[in-house]
Amino acid sequence: MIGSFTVGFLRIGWVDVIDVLLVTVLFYQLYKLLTGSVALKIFLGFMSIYLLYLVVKATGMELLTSILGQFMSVGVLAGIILFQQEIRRFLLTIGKATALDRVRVFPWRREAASERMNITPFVEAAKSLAGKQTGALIAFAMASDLKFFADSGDLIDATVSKRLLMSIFNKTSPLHDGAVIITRGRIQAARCILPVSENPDVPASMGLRHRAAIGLTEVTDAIVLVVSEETGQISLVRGGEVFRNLASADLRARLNEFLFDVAPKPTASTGSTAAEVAA
Ligand SMILES: Nc1ncnc2c1ncn2[C@@H]1O[C@H](COP(=O)(O)OP(=O)(O)OP(=O)(O)O)[C@@H](O)[C@H]1O
Repeated sequence: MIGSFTVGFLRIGWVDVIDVLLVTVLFYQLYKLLTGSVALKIFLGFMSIYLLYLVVKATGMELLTSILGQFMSVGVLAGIILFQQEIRRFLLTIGKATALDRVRVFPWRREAASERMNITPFVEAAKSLAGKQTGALIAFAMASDLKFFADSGDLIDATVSKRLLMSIFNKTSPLHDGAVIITRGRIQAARCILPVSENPDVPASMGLRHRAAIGLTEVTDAIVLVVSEETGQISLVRGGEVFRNLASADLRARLNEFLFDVAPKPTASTGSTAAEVAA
């Protein structure tokens, strides 16, 4: 084999090295995704049975091989059903990591600075809502389509304004419960139900609203703005990470960074923010 070398009795080619490297990356990503969840234990159990299957097959134990073989063929299907959420997240991670995602032109990122969605209504509404201890949950769609979640609420399709955001989250409004979804600079829907994170590392101080924000960013690349009803704190969530206690200037800087890839100015104070939950 061209470009191969020998270690003891093993002849190793470059393809084998690349193969092992890719499998290592694949397993590392799987481990990162599953760590902290009950799925990791199921996965380890499944891998142990698979290893046992390989050993009994290599040693020629036919009866055990056929029993474990049956289990393996059903196990793959069972695994797909059991790990639905994790497989979704895994494929999304791969999708996010590819250069294609960067090349793919986000409608907002493609626009010239003058045509970008105006984030001032969000910053001002968040500030006013926080001042009144009124909770809010606003999800910004990026590359992932949030239609599935938008369909769980009431479709609105309206121009963004501070007044409209304030009226939606007003505690007496029939639309205030659940999340608002922003797509291509418009309020697509309100009263939407988001997936709640099952990450055990989410601090107990965070209620369901924050868990829903974290949950959505775990399964999509959405950016979520949260105003806590209890503390009036403003947070942004991206990829499962919570940037807490943002002042208006910090919120503006982070929104510009996360939505439009605009690097925060060195003068912008982001010191008070803290990324709390690792993705
Ligand atoms: N899965 C969800 N999807 C969308 N919105 C949700 C979801 N779960 C909760 N919410 C919103 O959060 C509101 C408050 O929930 P909860 O009382 O648990 O939060 P909280 O204790 O005020 O938490 P936080 O401090 O995170 O604001 C709900 O009334 C609802 O509007």
